[in-house]
Amino acid sequence: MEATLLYILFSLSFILITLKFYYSRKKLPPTPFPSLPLLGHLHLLKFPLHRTFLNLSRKLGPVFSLRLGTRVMVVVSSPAAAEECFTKNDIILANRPRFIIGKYIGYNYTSLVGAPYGDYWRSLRRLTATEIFSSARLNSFQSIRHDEVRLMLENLSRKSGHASVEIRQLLSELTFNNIMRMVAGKRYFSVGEDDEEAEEFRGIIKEVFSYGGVSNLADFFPVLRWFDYKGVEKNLAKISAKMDATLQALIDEQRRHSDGNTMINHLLALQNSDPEYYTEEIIKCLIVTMLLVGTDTSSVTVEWAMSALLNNPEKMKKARKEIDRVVGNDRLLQESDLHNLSYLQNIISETLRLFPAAPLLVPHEASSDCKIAGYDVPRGAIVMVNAWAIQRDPSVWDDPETFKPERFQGEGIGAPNLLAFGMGRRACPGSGLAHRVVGLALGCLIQCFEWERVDERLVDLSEGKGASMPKNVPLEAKCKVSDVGRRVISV
Ligand code: HEM
Repeated sequence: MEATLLYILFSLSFILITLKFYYSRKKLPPTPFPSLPLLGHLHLLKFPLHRTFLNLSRKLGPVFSLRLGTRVMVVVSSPAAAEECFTKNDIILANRPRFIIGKYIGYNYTSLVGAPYGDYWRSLRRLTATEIFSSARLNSFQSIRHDEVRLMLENLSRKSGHASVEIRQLLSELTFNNIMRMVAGKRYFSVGEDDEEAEEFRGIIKEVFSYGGVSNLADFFPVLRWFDYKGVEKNLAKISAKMDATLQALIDEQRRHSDGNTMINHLLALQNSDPEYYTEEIIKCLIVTMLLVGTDTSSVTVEWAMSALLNNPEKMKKARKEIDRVVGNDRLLQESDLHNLSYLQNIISETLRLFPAAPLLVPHEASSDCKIAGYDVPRGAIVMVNAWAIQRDPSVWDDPETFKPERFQGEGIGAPNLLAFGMGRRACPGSGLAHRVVGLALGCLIQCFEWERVDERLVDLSEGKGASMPKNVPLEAKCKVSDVGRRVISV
């Protein structure tokens, strides 16, 4: 045991001396003082990270670096430096760090989110652009979204009129069922009835979510992996095996019903023509990616938007007026109306500006040495872009802390100066789907219900823990079915 400990200390010292020698010859971005032996700046990583990074950037400047164990992290917090990352350095920074979770949950770094930049990732991006995210494919799944939103409204109408309602669970069910129906043609949350298989699947996904974020020390101290510190890998391997078996069962079931319009069926048809490329692994990995990145991101965005609107009732009123004018008062808002609802779109842009569901985007990794804002960024550095801070930067945004959808007037869907979906090659491929789901759900909630805060106090807008920046306190509000709502949903 003593010999192992000596060996570990020797290896770490060697790595640190090599790093020190290397960096002394480079103009690295400024770094906080002090950096603790071995730990470096790990002790500074307090949640929420985007706020910690903003405070550090106020002292150190818009590009600074941290040493986290054996790794270097560069944090970018200005619009100009972020643009440099995704234009001049876009290819170099299109890589992802290999965190342990990617091995077990991302099928050995083959998921669309975690795969290294290269031919494999490019072909996956192309495949998903046509088979999942194209307008034609999204249109073909439109009835699912309408159906799920209608079910959410009916469910909410049964709760309305009570002292207060919570919408977080309903929104999670909406986005989860929407993806599950697109993927496999079945709902996993239902109103009233529930089954064991769905319960088990939800449990697995919840476990997987709990391992997200920067929570694993061994990612920064690879030596800890030699003895599986805290048994993280053993646990992840167990979860991964359970998840894999469940996903395989979904695929097998779809194989028996090969005539449906589901993502699995489309991928299985491709597998028939090219089994070498469209392996079961790729299909399972795509399913789990869709569920992990395509559900919470959209549901938290609707919850933030509703919270901001409850604190700004005149803006809620303005949105309802627009909906009544465009949609009329005898039918439910549909996806095809979204293009004509510019104020609703502005509300979504403003929500994504103030409350981006990926406040630090997804970590990037430099595949070779590069320069950002004149500083040397070494190969292998993790690069984080603080979109949350950039979107509140007073040098770019007028009155940045205020919720003002009007600032996006005339910019249409997906305002160009927002970073919430990232930029460049690794930007979010699901933004089109997200806009449809968020727009439809939010628009229908405004159309069909009268909303009010529980009391005069403003809705709390602090952010809680979690990869997708959920609200710290779930939104509670009073709601009553509106006149239009009574006409268009079965109450
Ligand atoms: C409001 C909702 C959403 C937000 C704010 C969001 C934001 C983001 C961001 C910031 C990134 C990383 C960009 C970067 O690396 O710099 C990302 C990546 C990604 N998103 Fe989204 N996203 C949302 C919804 C969705 C949905 C609905 C899906 C699919 C069902 C999706 C699929 C993905 C995938 C697959 C990636 C990885 C892309 C790659 O690495 O090549 N996202 N998203």
